[in-house]
Amino acid sequence: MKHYTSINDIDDINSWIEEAKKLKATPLKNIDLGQYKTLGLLFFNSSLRTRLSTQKAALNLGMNPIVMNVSGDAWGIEFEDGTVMNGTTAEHIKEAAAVVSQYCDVIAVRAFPGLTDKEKDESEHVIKSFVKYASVPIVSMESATEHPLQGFTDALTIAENATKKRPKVVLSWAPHIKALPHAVANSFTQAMQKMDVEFVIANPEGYNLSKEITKDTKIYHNQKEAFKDADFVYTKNWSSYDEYGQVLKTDSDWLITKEKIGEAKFMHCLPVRRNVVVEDAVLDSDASLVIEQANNRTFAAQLVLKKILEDL
Ligand SMILES: NCCC[C@H](NC(=O)CCC(=O)O)C(=O)O
Ligand SMILES: NC(=O)OP(=O)(O)O
Repeated sequence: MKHYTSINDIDDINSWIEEAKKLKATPLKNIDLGQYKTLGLLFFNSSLRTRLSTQKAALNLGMNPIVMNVSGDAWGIEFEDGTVMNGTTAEHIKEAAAVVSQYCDVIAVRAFPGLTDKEKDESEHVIKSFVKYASVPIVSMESATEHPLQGFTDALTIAENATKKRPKVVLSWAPHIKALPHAVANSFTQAMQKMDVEFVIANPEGYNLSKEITKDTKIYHNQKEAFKDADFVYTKNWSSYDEYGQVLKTDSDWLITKEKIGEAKFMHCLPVRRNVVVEDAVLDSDASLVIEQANNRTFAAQLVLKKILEDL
């Protein structure tokens, strides 16, 4: 594999899941594969899980990870072509990506959307500029519209925890005080569409994700109806897509509670705000898979890096 920037880069999700399970069982089996190879991790935004699990994955493959917080620590990078750079940016992505490519065999990038300009966010100009101007493979650690390492992690976690052949999986919007990206919900949706599950989405009116992502997935505006007979409730807040980047609703009637999810397992990518998104009783119960999900981030990243290393 050359780059990993989307769930669409997965050719066969079921075989990826089987391979990831094997890596999880023997994580150090390929410790020689990445010897003398460097993984550069560039963060334009905060992270706990992605930052640590991707480094852990690299170490399990014998790679050397080097990490940089781009925002704040590096020079401001210009992404527009032909600009007179007399503002806040000090170097162009053309130079920055070419330079970092000399230090790293693989570059991983995290860059969230601005959530003010839909067209700009959907152009994925940051991650696509790295793909264009770097001479090495690029891995997305969450871009403007996708979080494919998370999406594959979630597919793996569902496969491991399913107790029936075709479980019912609900992606439910939940409240938040801030405007959050669509990336996690988009990649989760794309991953579920590739799996043999009954997948539905629950969100309030005004919060439908992009039709390009949801396609013919059933969308409920009634959470209770959607949760009926659910095996997994995957929760995430996102800002409005139609009224782009707006927070239309902050009241607690979509809060995830123990009573609402019933027998279902609870999933969230983390970080999660307790008692805003989901009540303590869910996170503190056996129904919660969130810690297991975070553990699987290592093996999702390890599989992606392994496939890239094998094709270097
Ligand atoms: N990496 C997983 C989620 C990252 C981000 N969450 C956040 O920004 C939460 C921030 C807060 O709760 O203040 C998101 O929604 O895409
Ligand atoms: N789930 C996830 O991507 O977590 P971080 O934002 O902490 O990396």
